[in-house]
Amino acid sequence: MHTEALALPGCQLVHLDRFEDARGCFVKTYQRAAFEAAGMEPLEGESFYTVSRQGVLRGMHFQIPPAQHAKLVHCQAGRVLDVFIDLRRGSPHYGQHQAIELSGDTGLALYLPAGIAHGFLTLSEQACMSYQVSSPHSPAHDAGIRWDSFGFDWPIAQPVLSERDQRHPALADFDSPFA
Ligand SMILES: Cc1cn([C@H]2C[C@H](O)[C@@H](COP(=O)(O)OP(=O)(O)O[C@H]3O[C@@H](C)C(=O)[C@@H](O)[C@H]3O)O2)c(=O)[nH]c1=O
Repeated sequence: MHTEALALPGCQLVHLDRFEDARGCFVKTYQRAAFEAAGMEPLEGESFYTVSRQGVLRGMHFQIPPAQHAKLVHCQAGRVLDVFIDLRRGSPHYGQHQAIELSGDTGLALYLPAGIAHGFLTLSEQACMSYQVSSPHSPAHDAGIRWDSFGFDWPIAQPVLSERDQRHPALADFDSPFA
C-alpha cells in the first residue's frame, strides 16, 4: 500500500495492494499499522458497503462533532465519480471540492479525515462502494450538504437521490461546526 497526498489537507489517495492472477484479483483493504504509519486514524469503528444503480448520487455526507469521523472509501466493483468538500473553517481550502474517479479495476481508495463531506455518482450500470469509518454511526449527527450547492459540475442533471439527500442545506447556508 502507498498513499498520495491530495489537494485538500489530510485527504489521501490510497493505492491498495492488489494482486491479479488467472482467477481474478485479491485486494488488501486495510492494515492498521500501515495505515497509521501513513498518518491515518484507526478505522475500526464500523464497516459497510452500498450497491447503487447507474445515475444514483449519494451525498454529500459527514458526521458532525462530537461524532465526527474519518473514512476510507473504496469502489469494489463498477465505476463512480467520487467528490468531497472541505468543511473545516480553519482550512485555506474551506468550501473547495475535489473529484476523483474510483473503480473496481484500480485498487484505489480515498482516505477522508473528519470535516470532509463525501458523495459519489454511479457511472456504471451498478457500483459497490465499501467504507471503513473511525467511529460508529450516530444518526443524530449524520448530516449533509445538498449535492448541487457547492459549484461542482456533475455530469448529470437529474440524479437518483434519497429523500434525505434532497433536503440537505446548501453549502452557503451551512454553519460549519468543524474547526
Ligand atoms: C450511513 C449509515 C446509514 N445507516 C442506515 C440509515 C438508513 O436507514 C440506511 C441508509 O442510509 P443512507 O441513506 O444515509 O446511506 P448512504 O446514502 O449510502 O450513506 C452513505 O453515503 C456516503 C456518500 C457516505 O459517505 C457514507 O459515509 C454514508 O453516509 O442505512 C446505518 O445503519 N449506518 C450507517 O453508518
